[in-house]
Amino acid sequence: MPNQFEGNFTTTPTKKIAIVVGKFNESVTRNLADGAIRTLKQFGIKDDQIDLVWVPGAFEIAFAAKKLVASGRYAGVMTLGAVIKGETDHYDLICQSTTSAIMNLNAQGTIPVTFGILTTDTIEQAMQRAGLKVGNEGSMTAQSLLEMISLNEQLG
Ligand SMILES: Nc1c(NC[C@H](O)[C@H](O)[C@H](O)CO)[nH]c(=O)[nH]c1=O
Ligand SMILES: CC(=O)[C@@H](O)COP(=O)(O)O
Repeated sequence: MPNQFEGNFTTTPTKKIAIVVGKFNESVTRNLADGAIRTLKQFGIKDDQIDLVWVPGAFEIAFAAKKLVASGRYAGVMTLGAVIKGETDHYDLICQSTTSAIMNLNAQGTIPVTFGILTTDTIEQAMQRAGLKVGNEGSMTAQSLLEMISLNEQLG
């Protein structure tokens, strides 16, 4: 049988966990942050192990996440935001640049960075994914981060 590795939720990280969240569409992103914090606590993470960092919008998330990763203080960083389509191609530019920047941080860094940025056509679609009938993307992003923190520890 080959060796297998998979993250779990039994070990609590020794370092802290950071949440970077965009204030733009705050009626949505606050629900994402609440869902993420609720999930972290369900898995035994204490308040003083969580740092919540608010930035103006999705475009600023990567900058804050980069600084948090570089600080060495965190076991992992999650990113939360809500980008909602408008009349111009601004939506496409924000989505593409933000996704690419966060992916690079995740792939090039030493700790996991998970992606919880909603990219929707309407505010209703975003609200549905921030705790209504489609679930809470913040909660799912938190769970993925805990799994990746555990896997990162296993892989050394
Ligand atoms: N339209 C949305 C934005 N736009 C703002 C940018 O993210 C950025 O804060 C601004 O361009 C200043 O650098 N941000 C979102 O998070 N969601 C949007 O729908
Ligand atoms: C995603 C956005 O930046 C969007 O809210 C901007 O709206 P618009 O394209 O109508 O200026």
